[in-house]
Amino acid sequence: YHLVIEPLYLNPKSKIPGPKSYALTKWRLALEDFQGTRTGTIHALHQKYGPIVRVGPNEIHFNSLNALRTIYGAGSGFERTWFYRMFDAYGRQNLFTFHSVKEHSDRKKLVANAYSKSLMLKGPAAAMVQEKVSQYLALIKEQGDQPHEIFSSLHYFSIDAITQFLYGSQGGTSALKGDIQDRALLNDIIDPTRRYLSWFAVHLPTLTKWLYTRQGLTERLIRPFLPMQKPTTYTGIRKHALEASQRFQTAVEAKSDLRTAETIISRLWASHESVKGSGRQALDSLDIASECADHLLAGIDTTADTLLFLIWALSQPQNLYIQKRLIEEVRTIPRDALDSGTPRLDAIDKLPYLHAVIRETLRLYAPLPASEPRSLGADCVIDGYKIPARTVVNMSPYSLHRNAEVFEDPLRFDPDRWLGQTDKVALMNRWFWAFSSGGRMCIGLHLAMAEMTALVVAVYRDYSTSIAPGFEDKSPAITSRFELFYDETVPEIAEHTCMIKFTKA
Ligand code: HEM
Repeated sequence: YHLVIEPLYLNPKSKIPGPKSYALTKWRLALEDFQGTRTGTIHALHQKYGPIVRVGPNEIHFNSLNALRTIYGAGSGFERTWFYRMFDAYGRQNLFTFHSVKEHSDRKKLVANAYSKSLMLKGPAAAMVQEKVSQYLALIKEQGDQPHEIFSSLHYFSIDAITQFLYGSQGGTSALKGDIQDRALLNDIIDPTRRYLSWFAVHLPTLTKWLYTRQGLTERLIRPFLPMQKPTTYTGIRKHALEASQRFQTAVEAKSDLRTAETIISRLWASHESVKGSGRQALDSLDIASECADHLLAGIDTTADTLLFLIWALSQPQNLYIQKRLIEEVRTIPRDALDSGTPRLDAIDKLPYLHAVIRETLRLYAPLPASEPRSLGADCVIDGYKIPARTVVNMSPYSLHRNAEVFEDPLRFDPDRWLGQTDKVALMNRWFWAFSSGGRMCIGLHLAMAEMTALVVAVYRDYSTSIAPGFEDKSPAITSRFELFYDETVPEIAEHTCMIKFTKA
């Protein structure tokens, strides 16, 4: 009764379309996760069953605008699920992992202003982004005529930018300038076994915790069976983040003027000091370290992977007309919009073709393409179906962005589809979801856009790009959670590597 009849016939969710094997056991979807095929399989299920599909005994996947508004609209009341707790750092929750709307909004108030668009276009953050872009150009110049591996160099760019933004002098990295230790922080990102570790952390959290906390003889005995050998993903980055936070604390306690610096850590520290002794609960040093580490992890792969696909897509022979048009646009930027050769962010904020190219990259190659699980503490109705309290509901940028009724020829890279102010463009904008939406939307959106616009403009003002010989039929591939994502129309994949030839204008 409990294993078959109730879930398949009596449960209110049994009316929702979907394959019976998925409705019976959560391990059916977990198998897709293990094989790294979850997001594509769910997309295929949507194509077969429509915009609402039951993908587990207690899990539903949606693909409609109505569901998007209901679940992810501002003030919807839906909360992030336990899935996100794997992003806790040092045992503390943070913006990414809070479930409750109240805890999340209290924390968000402390930092939201620092991520506002106006601060990204002018002032210290904008100057920092421009400086990192100049360093990126210097790296390409150093390479001369040789093909350049952009998966790594774009990660150097994104880690240097986000660490400088978060920690300033106390934790800013110098990977672009060649610092070996800072570059090594990125090593565990390219280890393919990190995907198995994510799978274990999500589906067998207690066992995973047990496996990684053993010591002595037990540790040696179980070592060969670990999903990922130590150091595991982000160990180095988390250590760097903790040390940066500790350095910051020591410096402010020694009365340095760092507390007034325009960094995220100084803002969090200011809040810690302002409530000290007031009876209200202050953030302690681990809360601050966890919050910063979370932004650091959120800000590396996302921006770097988007730029990777953008440059790769523009370098494809069939897309050279797009590159040419972008080059024409970025080379019209007047000289007085440049600071030491790098375009000022406020001067490039409104270039229509540049924005169409970035938007199309985020549509087709969203760096976080998979489901974003949420749940609500009360029953509700979505798309005409009753959804019992605490059902896990999901939507994904991958499926939203591939709806052929909204995006004509969805697998084609076509920035032109975003041009103009037609009803069609307005509809596509409503389906565009690379940064999520509502209260849990990406806080780093404007920082990411600043980094991406500045780098793309600077590169294509000075260079044109093409695929390096030997890499013509290979798509770059990026890791997101337990999956590898790549351009599915290209015959082969080159995991975490992309060779591009930069030709000076
Ligand atoms: C192209 C670049 C980026 C994309 C596409 C992106 C996308 C996203 C998405 C989809 C989410 C929601 C995830 C979910 O609910 O499962 C998110 C959340 C978040 N992102 Fe980004 N992100 C980008 C860059 C950044 C950067 C540079 C930062 C730097 C701080 C950042 C910080 C965050 C944080 C802290 C959250 C959690 C926000 C909250 O829960 O209030 N992101 N991002």
